[in-house]
Amino acid sequence: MIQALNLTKRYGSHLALNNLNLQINPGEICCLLGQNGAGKSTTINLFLGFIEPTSGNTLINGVNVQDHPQESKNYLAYIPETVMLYPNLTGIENLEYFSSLAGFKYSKTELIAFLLKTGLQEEAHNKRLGGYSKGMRQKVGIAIAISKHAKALFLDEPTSGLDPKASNEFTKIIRQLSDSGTAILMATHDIFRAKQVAHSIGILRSGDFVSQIKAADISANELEELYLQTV
Ligand SMILES: Nc1ncnc2c1ncn2[C@@H]1O[C@H](COP(=O)(O)OP(=O)(O)OP(=O)(O)O)[C@@H](O)[C@H]1O
Repeated sequence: MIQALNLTKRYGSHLALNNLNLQINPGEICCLLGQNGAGKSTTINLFLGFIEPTSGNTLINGVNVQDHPQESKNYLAYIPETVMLYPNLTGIENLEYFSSLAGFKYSKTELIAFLLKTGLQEEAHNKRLGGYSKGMRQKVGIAIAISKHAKALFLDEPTSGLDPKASNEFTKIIRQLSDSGTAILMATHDIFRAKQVAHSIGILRSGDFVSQIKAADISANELEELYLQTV
């Protein structure tokens, strides 16, 4: 489970995030929409423990990130806009390395199975990551999340720069991950993908969480209209 409790972040006099309360249950995907500077990355960075809140807390799987930063990291995985792994290692070597950092030791067959689950074609497994496309690198990122049995997954604009087919594949994999019980928070500018993948959608405006909607209750066109009226 992912929880934000009265979460506020100020940079000097600038209020980047204002008293956010949010709960994402196991198996749920929440997409965060908002204009540039609305506070989406700030929210994710607070969950990851990259920055300290001015007040309030973030919890991952019931563990307070601010009080137990190391323990909270055992339960989460993060896929940034650009997945930065080791370019000189192959896909399978990256997966082996990062899953071992999380305390898991897998056989080659198991590592291959994780990569295949994400749709990364077998001929790429033993090629260096430096030659991968963005979509392929993200698949390795997802395989790492699966191999860590992450309870919470954070994604920051994961589909920006992906072609429509890769973006579609990506959202299907994310949905499969949520079906297996992962709680997912995804910041995005892609209203169409948000509607397609999310269970709930939140809109941030200048640090204020102004709307939260069930994705099933709204069409993509209505969501776009609401977004434009809100921001
Ligand atoms: N280290 C920092 N110091 C000062 N202000 C910051 C810092 N990081 C972010 N901000 C400010 O906090 C606000 C929220 O930024 P944030 O990066 O969370 O927005 P965002 O919604 O992720 O935007 P984008 O869509 O452009 O990624 C912005 O006004 C930004 O300028």
